[in-house]
Amino acid sequence: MTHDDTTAGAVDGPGGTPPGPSPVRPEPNVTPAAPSPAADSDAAPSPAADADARLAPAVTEATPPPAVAVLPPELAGAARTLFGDRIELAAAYAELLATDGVLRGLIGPREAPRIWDRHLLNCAAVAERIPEGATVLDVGSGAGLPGLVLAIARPDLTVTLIEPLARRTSFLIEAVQHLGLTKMVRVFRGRADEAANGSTGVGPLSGDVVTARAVAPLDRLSTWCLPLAVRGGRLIALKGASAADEVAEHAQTVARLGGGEPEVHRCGEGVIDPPTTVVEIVRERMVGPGRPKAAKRSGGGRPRRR
Ligand SMILES: C[S@@+](CC[C@H](N)C(=O)[O-])C[C@H]1O[C@@H](n2cnc3c(N)ncnc32)[C@H](O)[C@@H]1O
Repeated sequence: MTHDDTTAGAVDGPGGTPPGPSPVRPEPNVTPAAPSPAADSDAAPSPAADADARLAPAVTEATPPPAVAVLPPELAGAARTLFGDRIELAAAYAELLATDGVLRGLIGPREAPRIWDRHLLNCAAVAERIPEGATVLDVGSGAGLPGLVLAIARPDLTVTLIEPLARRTSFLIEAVQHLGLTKMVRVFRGRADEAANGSTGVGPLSGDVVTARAVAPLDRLSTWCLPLAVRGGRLIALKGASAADEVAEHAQTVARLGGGEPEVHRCGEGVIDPPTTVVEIVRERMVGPGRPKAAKRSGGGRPRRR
């Protein structure tokens, strides 16, 4: 099957690329695509592409074979607490990340032994902040973190994974199928702003909760993510030690975007060590996109020519 990697929002179906972009994918119709080395290089250069280059070390002959992500015995209790009877599904995803995810350059080979603590448990802990039955949009999912983990831990959620890079969305589509999550998880190929304004022909999308991990500083993240939240909905940004500093630095921008006072919470306390730190921002007011500045007027009152 060919895969149209150049069109943001294009969907692969059994018959090839359907006319017109339709990035929210009803997964049962998606045929797994072989990763194309040219996929991301076809896309326009973007900060996302830069991030991809940083996250995706070239797989060379020297790259060690991927390790299978065995759940370390000391983390078994936490994993059972956070995933409950979905722990086998979590294990299947961990293995997919440690094998295919590494081979396809979505996570570094050194991450494989740390998949449970640094990725799965760290992300699953955030589920405690998400209301029952919520619709969740995960911005910049990458290989599915935290969105796919939340879908595994919480079968009551409906999750959309928002990711602009083709190589990553191919992996996500296949992972969702492999894990049997096609009814509750969709993959949107495009940027957060495209998801919010519907410019790819799908949407606009919105959800009760917008999650993001390792995507951007809080001001940029709020610009991208708050428009995706319903009024009264919230952004939950997974942040590390920088959380309090980012809140102090960007609170004014957040307020200008219609967000409430950012709050810092620690998730998974008493279950994982360290707990996951999140910044939570409620979308209190609906603020539209800023108006472009009016052209300066010359003496004659006409807009000045550039
Ligand atoms: C460093 S990765 C983090 C991936 C994942 N969230 C994780 O924690 O492993 C950042 C991701 O954000 C995506 N991204 C960058 N800009 C974006 C935007 N404007 N909208 C949506 N995703 C974006 C990139 O393509 C990349 O997959």
